[in-house]
Amino acid sequence: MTTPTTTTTTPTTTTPTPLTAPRPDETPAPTPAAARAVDVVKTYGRGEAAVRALDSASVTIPSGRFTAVMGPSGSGKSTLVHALAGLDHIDSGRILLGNTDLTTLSERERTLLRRERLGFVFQAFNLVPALTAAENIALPLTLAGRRPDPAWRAELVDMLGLGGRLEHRPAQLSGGQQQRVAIGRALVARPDLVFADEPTGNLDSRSGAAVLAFLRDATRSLGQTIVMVTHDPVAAAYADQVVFLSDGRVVDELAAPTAESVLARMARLDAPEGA
Ligand SMILES: Nc1ncnc2c1ncn2[C@@H]1O[C@H](COP(=O)(O)OP(=O)(O)OP(=O)(O)O)[C@@H](O)[C@H]1O
Repeated sequence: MTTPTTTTTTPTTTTPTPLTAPRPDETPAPTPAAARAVDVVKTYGRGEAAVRALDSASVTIPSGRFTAVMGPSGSGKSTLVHALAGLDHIDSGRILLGNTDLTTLSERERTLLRRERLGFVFQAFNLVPALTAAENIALPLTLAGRRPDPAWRAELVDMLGLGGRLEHRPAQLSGGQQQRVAIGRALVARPDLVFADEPTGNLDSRSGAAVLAFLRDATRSLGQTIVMVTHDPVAAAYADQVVFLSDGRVVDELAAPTAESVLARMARLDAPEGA
């Protein structure tokens, strides 16, 4: 694997800074940061079996934008997203969600923060089989003891094109419909950030395109911040920006991506040493 020559524009300082402050290399910052990883190190295993999945990884996730995370298999994409979502402990560095430093929170505080401020969309949908589509969508609010705002829920259902399917259980829905229910569930509590891990991995290209278009529209029309891990350059092209990982580091960023430009960057990351 080549050592990429480009570097991320993310600041690597460990000094706390307001997230809305202009970045040193850009004046002013285009949008405030929804989340930041700063010099994050994460190692799995010990001794000779140790794997450094994140090796001083730094990234800024802009608010109200759709960010795709790409990189070769094993480059640390899932580990980075799990760290940003407070799902995993990190060895060192900082994870900031808005102004909250996740590394200072207890397990319980992180669980509450995830429930109240984050949404998740998984490749395998992860819907509750016994609940209807409507109940699955409302689940984050039900768990928090809150009621869905009827107007917001209706808007969401309308946007997702699920109107006629709300009383169906997941087994009675197509994969694309199930994923749209999962997106509804991720958005219903109006989270600060939605993480999507290979959301189109189990879908045919047409259903996948509908899901990606919806994620993009959620950013454009609702101002939703979305971070999506994907292997697919066509999927990444729906995003506003792509961050590229290689060997546990964020090595590049690409704004206004196209499938072709993403593919070209990926080819450089995948190329053998010295190519
Ligand atoms: N639970 C774990 N125990 C040990 N090693 C792990 C664990 N999870 C991930 N790793 C290792 O950490 C590195 C980064 O893994 P990660 O899953 O973050 O990569 P990825 O870029 O998401 O890969 P892929 O595209 O194949 O899903 C890999 O070398 C992987 O083998």
